[in-house]
Amino acid sequence: MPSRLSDAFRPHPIHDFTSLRELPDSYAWNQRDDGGYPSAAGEAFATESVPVVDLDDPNALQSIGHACRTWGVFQVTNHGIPTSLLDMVECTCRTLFSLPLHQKLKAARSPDGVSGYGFARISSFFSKLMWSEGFTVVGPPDEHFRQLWPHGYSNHCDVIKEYNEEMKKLAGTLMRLMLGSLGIVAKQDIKWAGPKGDFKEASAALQLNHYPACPDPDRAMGLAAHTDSTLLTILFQNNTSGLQVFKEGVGWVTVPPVPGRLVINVGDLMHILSNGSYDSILHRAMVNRTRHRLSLAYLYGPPSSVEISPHPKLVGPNHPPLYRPVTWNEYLHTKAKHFNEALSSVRVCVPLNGLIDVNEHNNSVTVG
Ligand SMILES: C=C1C[C@]23C[C@@]1(O)CC[C@H]2[C@@]12CCC[C@@](C)(C(=O)O1)[C@H]2[C@@H]3C(=O)O
Ligand SMILES: O=C(O)CCC(=O)C(=O)O
Ligand SMILES: [Fe+2]
Repeated sequence: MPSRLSDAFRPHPIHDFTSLRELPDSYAWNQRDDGGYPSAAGEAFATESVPVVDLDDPNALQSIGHACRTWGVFQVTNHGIPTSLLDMVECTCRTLFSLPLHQKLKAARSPDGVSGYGFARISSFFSKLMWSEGFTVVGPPDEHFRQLWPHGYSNHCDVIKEYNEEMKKLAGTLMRLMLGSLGIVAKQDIKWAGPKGDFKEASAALQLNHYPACPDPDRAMGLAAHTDSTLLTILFQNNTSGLQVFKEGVGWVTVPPVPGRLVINVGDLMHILSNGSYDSILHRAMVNRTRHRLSLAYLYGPPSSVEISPHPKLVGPNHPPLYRPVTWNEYLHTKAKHFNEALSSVRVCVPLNGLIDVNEHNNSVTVG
């Protein structure tokens, strides 16, 4: 195992690809470059759509449980995040990615760091490059933001801090609902949830993604198919579509951006905690010919010292624990090494019903 996350990643060539008029071969993907997931039928004819849950609905807990069991992803409305805050964070994102490349590189992610500007970390697992750039915020963004905007960085810092605070509250609510529908009561059954069951000690990373308009979108890939390593991820997308989720038996389903909705992904650690009841969702981001796209992923997990394992309430003689205990940090290292095989690598037992999780599809990925 690499001692630092960055050791597992191959350096990415820095191109200012936003100015390219044609798609270079290094950015042109074939279907098999993305792990060979079945595609066309589902994309063209998918009649199913990702469930929408109104958090003000008294039946929200049941609806979320159903969505997590059948999809591993859902959208929420009435989530309590003010539209004005979403507008401001989108504006900060747009301003950041509009900076010239040399300026963004002043806040580049360092080889042994997590925060800062850079290209998709998962690039090292693919022979082709992704049509996107990103900025990761872990902890206060001040230092990096000062490098980006020597004058006037503090407004942008305030926006990110407020967004993180609001996201943390929403993530706590979602945890209580997702676990509640498994019969787990946060404040009684999860020690690290704290006496109020508000998951105050949780950790998180904020990932800002930018997908510039692309001269040949059908052959390009914004962000290749992956599951998040998290307990859950809260995704905000601007008004350009691009997010697709993979549903067994259906194929790739687009999650169109709808104002007021946020997308909630089940992550790998939730799959482990739920002892396989909830599958983490395989997803990817496609790009657009004329419109650039922005997304913000709030990646939410346990405090660093906490080991996540199948919850005792979900383990019994007919339900052996499927995974060994793992901290988020350990799992992130495993992910950096094994990518979409990470879950299998911490599995200790094959499910008794013989079902195989979605990540098994990626057995054919060429690790580059
Ligand atoms: C906490 C984290 C989750 C993440 C790796 C990271 O350290 C920060 C970025 C996250 C992200 C976003 C894009 C997809 C992903 C697989 C990646 O390469 O970076 C996730 C990581 C993850 O969930 O494993
Ligand atoms: O841009 C998107 O819609 C997806 C982003 C994503 O999956 C991520 O940041 O983990
Ligand atoms: Fe993701």
